Amino acid sequence: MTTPFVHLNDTTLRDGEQAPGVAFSLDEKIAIADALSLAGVPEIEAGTPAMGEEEVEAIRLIAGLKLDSRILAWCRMSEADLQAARFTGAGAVNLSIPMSDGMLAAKLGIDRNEALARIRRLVPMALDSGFEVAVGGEDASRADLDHLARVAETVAQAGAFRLRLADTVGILDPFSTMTMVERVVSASGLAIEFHGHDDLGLATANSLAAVRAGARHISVTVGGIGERAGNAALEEMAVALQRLDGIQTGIAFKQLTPLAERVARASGRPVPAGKAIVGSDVFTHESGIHVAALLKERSTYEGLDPGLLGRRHKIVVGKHSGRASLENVLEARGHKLEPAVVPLLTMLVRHQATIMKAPVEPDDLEQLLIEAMAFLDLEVEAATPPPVH
Ligand SMILES: CC(=O)SCCNC(=O)CCNC(=O)[C@H](O)C(C)(C)COP(=O)(O)OP(=O)(O)OC[C@H]1O[C@@H](n2cnc3c(N)ncnc32)[C@H](O)[C@@H]1OP(=O)(O)O
Ligand SMILES: O=C(O)CCC(=O)C(=O)O
Repeated sequence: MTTPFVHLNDTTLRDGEQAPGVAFSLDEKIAIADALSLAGVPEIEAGTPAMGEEEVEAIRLIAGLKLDSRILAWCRMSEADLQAARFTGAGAVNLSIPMSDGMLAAKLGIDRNEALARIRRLVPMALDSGFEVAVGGEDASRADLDHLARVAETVAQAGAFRLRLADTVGILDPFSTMTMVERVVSASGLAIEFHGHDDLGLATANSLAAVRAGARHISVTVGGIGERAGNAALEEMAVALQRLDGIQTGIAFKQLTPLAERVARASGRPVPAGKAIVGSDVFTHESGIHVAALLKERSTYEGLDPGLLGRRHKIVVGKHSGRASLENVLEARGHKLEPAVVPLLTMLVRHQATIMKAPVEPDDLEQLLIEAMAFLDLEVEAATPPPVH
């Protein structure tokens, strides 16, 4: 049996850059594309040629790197956008057209039949220009399911290799995502991509549901940056697919943290400390109950092995520390922790952590121990040194 594989299409350089205020320079775009490819991302949506010469040049330079990843240019389903894409050197285009009646009417003043006619006209035109062609179904989550099924048939007949179902305004949950994707997958043999938005904090969950419903391509961005609340995060999808469903994506997990930091610098959006997979604190433990158990058996409070990400777990002392935690740090520094001093030392630690709004560093903990012992008129004792082998 072959190992199941899901193809991640990274759109950090297109939808990621649509996040308010994010604007990558040419050098940053190239460096991010290079880093994405190094991380094993099979497809990079590199930009929107219709934006003008600079964007075309950025995509052209990225395509010129001859990376292992497919380089795709995002276009509206229009001749003008396709014409701009011809100057990029990208091997693939995504031609986007709304799927919902509301968006077809309000934005373009057309109906479903005209949308199908545009697909029949533009896809072969793009194929004739030598592109691999994918179709972007904008606002699929508010579209009629019968229409989506007809679009999928039309897209397949026109010769495109994939249809993207976009939850453009982020209104799906995992159940409604499955209903939509299952319907379209069963209507055609076409490869389906799901493109989630995180307005309800469900982009990754919805993308996982899409995979369970048969989508084999998922749009992601590094750190989940993107329009409004952003997209499904590359790092979350890659790790969750493997951890939960045993699905491979070809992503080198150890590249994910440096990649997130690179994109954070270029976007001006620092990685939040608690951001899943790549945040600085997601393998750090402070709570006394957790640390006491972890010191006996890691699996008690460790759901994901940090070594997979090239990281290590860390224990810090802070407001929520208990005896085992203090003892662990102090014994490593050669001190024996007297039971009589634990209540006062714990109180001092809580006080300092609250004032400093930060963990208590080992040097400071040692100092607090000395103060507590002096207050209690006790002598600081050295721990029994570990046996020498
Ligand atoms: C859901 C998404 O993420 S869609 C992708 C969003 N990405 C972007 O907007 C990229 C950045 N955009 C830009 O730089 C500019 O908007 C450009 C260069 C693309 C277009 O700029 P302008 O020509 O000045 O148009 P403007 O931005 O005012 O309006 C967008 C136009 O695209 C049209 N349009 C929108 N979607 C489509 C579509 N799928 N197919 C064809 N035309 C479309 C709109 O109807 C509107 O046309 P109009 O000017 O005739 O009303
Ligand atoms: O039509 C597409 O390619 C999807 C565009 C997009 O980013 C979205 O709808 O959220």
